[in-house]
Amino acid sequence: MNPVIKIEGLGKTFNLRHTHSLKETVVWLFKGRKEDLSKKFRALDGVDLEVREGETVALLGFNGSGKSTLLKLISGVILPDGGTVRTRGRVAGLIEVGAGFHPDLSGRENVYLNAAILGMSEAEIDEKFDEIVAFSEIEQFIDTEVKFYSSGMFLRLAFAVAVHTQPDIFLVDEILAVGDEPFQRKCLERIRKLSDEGRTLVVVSHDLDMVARICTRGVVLEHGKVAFDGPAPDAVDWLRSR
Ligand SMILES: Nc1ncnc2c1ncn2[C@@H]1O[C@H](COP(=O)(O)OP(=O)(O)OP(=O)(O)O)[C@@H](O)[C@H]1O
Repeated sequence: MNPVIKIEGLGKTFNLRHTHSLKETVVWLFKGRKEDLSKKFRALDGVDLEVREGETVALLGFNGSGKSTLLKLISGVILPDGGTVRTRGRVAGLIEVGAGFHPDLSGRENVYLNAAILGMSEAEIDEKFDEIVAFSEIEQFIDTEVKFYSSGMFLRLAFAVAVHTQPDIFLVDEILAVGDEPFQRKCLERIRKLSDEGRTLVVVSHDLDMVARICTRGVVLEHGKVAFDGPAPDAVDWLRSR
């Protein structure tokens, strides 16, 4: 089967310091702007990864290992400074709660905005609108501006929109954690349904037991590199033994 995500030599460096004292800047100017003033951090360093259609992949690793950065690069919200990411089909997911939502618009308007960003036509959204709102269970607040939403309400609406776009590749970051337990269970059931339908999943989580249940493959990142790639239970054991 052809890969739906193909990542080659992927690298991402962040600037860790953006502000400098006047003294630092003057010294730097007098020294002829030789070295780079800002400190750099290599969050991803030469990652190669292929994900095939229908695979369920957990991205695992300790804090700061580069999981969220990799997910953001796959979704296209940030760009790499080296290497390539290619995806096939509609990509949707939950990476940052509230991303793609406008605070001054109501929940209803944001459903249209967010679903359009994720590639749905107006007619498709009209058709799915009631289902999306029913899934989110926030009918009562659908005409309230989302700046008044709690993080859980944001998550509910964002998750509901994302799953109803029928994505080919569904990306989920840790953020499910802000939902209450019944809603988390509902999301997990929905994620499992997407996987049963043969859609591709990439999930970032520290809940190792949960990912071992929903994912078949585990990719462990360490200092921005792939350190382990294999069956999810083995990846979990490998990480726990570190
Ligand atoms: N926008 C940014 N600017 C500067 N540094 C960043 C930025 N985004 C990420 N980083 C750094 O890159 C590294 C990897 O971050 P990332 O969020 O990908 O890690 P993670 O594996 O998802 O961690 P966690 O488990 O804590 O969520 C971290 O050291 C982080 O500080």
